[in-house]
Amino acid sequence: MATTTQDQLKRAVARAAVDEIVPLLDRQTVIGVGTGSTANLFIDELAAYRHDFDGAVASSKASADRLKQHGIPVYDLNGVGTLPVYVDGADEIDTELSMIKGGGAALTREKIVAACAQTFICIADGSKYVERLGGFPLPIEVIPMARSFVAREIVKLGGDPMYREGVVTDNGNQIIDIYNFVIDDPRSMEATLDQITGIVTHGIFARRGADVLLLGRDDGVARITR
Ligand SMILES: O=C(CO)[C@H](O)[C@H](O)COP(=O)(O)O
Repeated sequence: MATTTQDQLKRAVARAAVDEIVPLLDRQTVIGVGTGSTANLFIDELAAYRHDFDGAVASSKASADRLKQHGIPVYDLNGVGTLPVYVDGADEIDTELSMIKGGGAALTREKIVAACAQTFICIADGSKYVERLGGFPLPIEVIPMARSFVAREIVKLGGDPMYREGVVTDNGNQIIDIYNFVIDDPRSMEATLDQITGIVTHGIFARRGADVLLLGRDDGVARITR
């Protein structure tokens, strides 16, 4: 039997997310849209319904550009109220639907848009589903002048920080990836990292985890709720 490629799984969950949200859309609806290869496929699938909703708030310049290329209006979050839904991928997601995000360096805007959404739908291929977060290096967005200070604080917490050279976020900041970081309790680690001066955002999404996970597997898309 032919195995399903990761790209096919991403496409399947992107389609499943569109199927899930289309019944909720009306001409006034503005939805939140994430960043990354899975989110890109979601945008492409969503384009067929662009006349059925008002527009989107994007979590990155790249996603905003892609939405606009499809003729989907993109709004500033400041001019929009609560979003009914935010759809985005993840680098890892656990059984409680806590996530590591930020592989694409868009974590800060992703966390902000997610915070404004009533429902967070995570779309992910099966490789992202883990028992415990931390196999994927945890991205942290830092104010550039604080990079070394933050790295020293991370070492105290037991992680191995690595500067993601050459990457500048949409907010003009830098990214540190934390390798070999044990995240036994995502909510507690999220709170600890929130306290470190110089960190703009880190990639643990636990307090605001996903509400729904559409997980692409060889045998189909599983719908998992919190
Ligand atoms: O957090 C993200 C970007 O900052 C993405 O959601 C995450 O990296 C997953 O990306 P992909 O869908 O390409 O695997």
